[in-house]
Amino acid sequence: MTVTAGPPRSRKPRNFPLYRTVSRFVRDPLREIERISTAAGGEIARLDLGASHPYVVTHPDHVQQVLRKESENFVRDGTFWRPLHSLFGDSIMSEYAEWELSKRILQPVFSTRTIRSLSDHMARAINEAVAQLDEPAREGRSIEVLPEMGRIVHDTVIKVLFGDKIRKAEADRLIPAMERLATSIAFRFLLPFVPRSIPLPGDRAFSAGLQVMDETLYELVDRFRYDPGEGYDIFTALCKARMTEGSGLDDNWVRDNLLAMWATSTETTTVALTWIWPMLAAHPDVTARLRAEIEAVVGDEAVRPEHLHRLPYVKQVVQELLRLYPVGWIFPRIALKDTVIGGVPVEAGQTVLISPFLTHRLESVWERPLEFDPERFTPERARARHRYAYFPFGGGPHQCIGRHVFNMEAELILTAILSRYRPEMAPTEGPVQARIGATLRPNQPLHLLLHPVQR
Ligand code: HEM
Repeated sequence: MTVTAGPPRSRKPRNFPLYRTVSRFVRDPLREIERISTAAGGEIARLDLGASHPYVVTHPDHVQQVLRKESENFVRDGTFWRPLHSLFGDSIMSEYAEWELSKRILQPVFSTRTIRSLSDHMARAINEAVAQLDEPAREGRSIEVLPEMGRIVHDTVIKVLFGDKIRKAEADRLIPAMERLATSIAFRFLLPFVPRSIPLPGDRAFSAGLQVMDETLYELVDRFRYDPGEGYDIFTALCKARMTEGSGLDDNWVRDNLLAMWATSTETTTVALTWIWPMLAAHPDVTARLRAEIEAVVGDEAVRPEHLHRLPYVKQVVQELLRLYPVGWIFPRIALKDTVIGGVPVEAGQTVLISPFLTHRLESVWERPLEFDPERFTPERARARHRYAYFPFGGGPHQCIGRHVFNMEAELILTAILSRYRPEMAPTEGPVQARIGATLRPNQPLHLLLHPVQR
């Protein structure tokens, strides 16, 4: 006779009363959440924030359940999505029918065919933008990393994704406004249940940033509404759809999607490329191997897309960078129906927090998780891994639409810089740590001295 154990007994999640350590949480929220995730060791944790009790889900099987297998049950809605909804409205960064419509219209701009056809254009834009570093390099002046990476990324994205339709004066307003939004949103992001009537640090900067963003974006909508021109860029896709799809799509819809695409295509890439330099400075062996590969494949030529498939180590370095610093570090979901994750009942209406930052640092999933080691991404080792052990671009229906653009752009930029210069990092004020905002920016300005490569 066989005895079956019956359905698994439901378990309670481990509870972490964060309100009791509120000062520690406010001082260094990222470290506190990381501490909790490490203590839970891949099991489901529940944060007790007093007014809210979100689940933290980190195990790759559980992440897969939320993002992929039960994606229809776990949606981008609820309190934790509120700060982002106030920015992006009913755009591709929303949910339900509004998301589906925006996705259908923007997807063709990111198809493999379109991206391939734009790749030479992208490489030219990057080589031009990187060449502007020659002047500080020649003069022995150091550069500040984040603004310079931002300049290269903006020049590239405006030309390639926005069809060169944003004028310099407009970019000069959009860039600082976006920066204000990305940093000032931090408290609303962490404490989304605090009503708007209670002021939080960053609120005024956020409103000011949003106002500039709105003025500039509506000006752009005005200019291109009925005459978006031809091409495979974001303006053409959005404005043509507005003309052909009927009354559902108005100026606000175009504005929401322009803002969503501007934010996702610039802030993420700029911040990721900023993290590369402290990583390389701390790992001279990795830098030496990168340089040798780039020297052998690219030499003194301008980097071209055809070079990339012969630069496997450049790819590995970028992948490992996004393991330690997945700039889209947390994304919430709300359950529409009761379900069970890893034996823990999750009731309808509850929030589930998914964080590549936490999963990528789990000891049960990664050996020596805090060490920067691009060898983890040899094709064999990457293939052997759980699909959701590594997910800097999310997964399921909302998986990042720009991941191929990012990979190509980041690999081209890193290669272009290292083929021209030997960067030397200036001393920092204590350890460089990640600071929470819309993305994960470094906690201090970083400076590089660029020594021109002598051949
Ligand atoms: C370091 C670079 C990037 C990272 C780490 C990143 C990360 C992510 C993540 C985690 C998501 C999923 C969000 C969710 O499931 O709620 C996402 C979605 C998205 N990303 Fe990215 N992203 C990056 C670069 C880009 C770029 C360059 C673009 C555009 C050119 C872009 C456009 C988008 C869009 C439009 C979505 C929403 C897709 C949807 O919901 O259907 N991202 N990204």
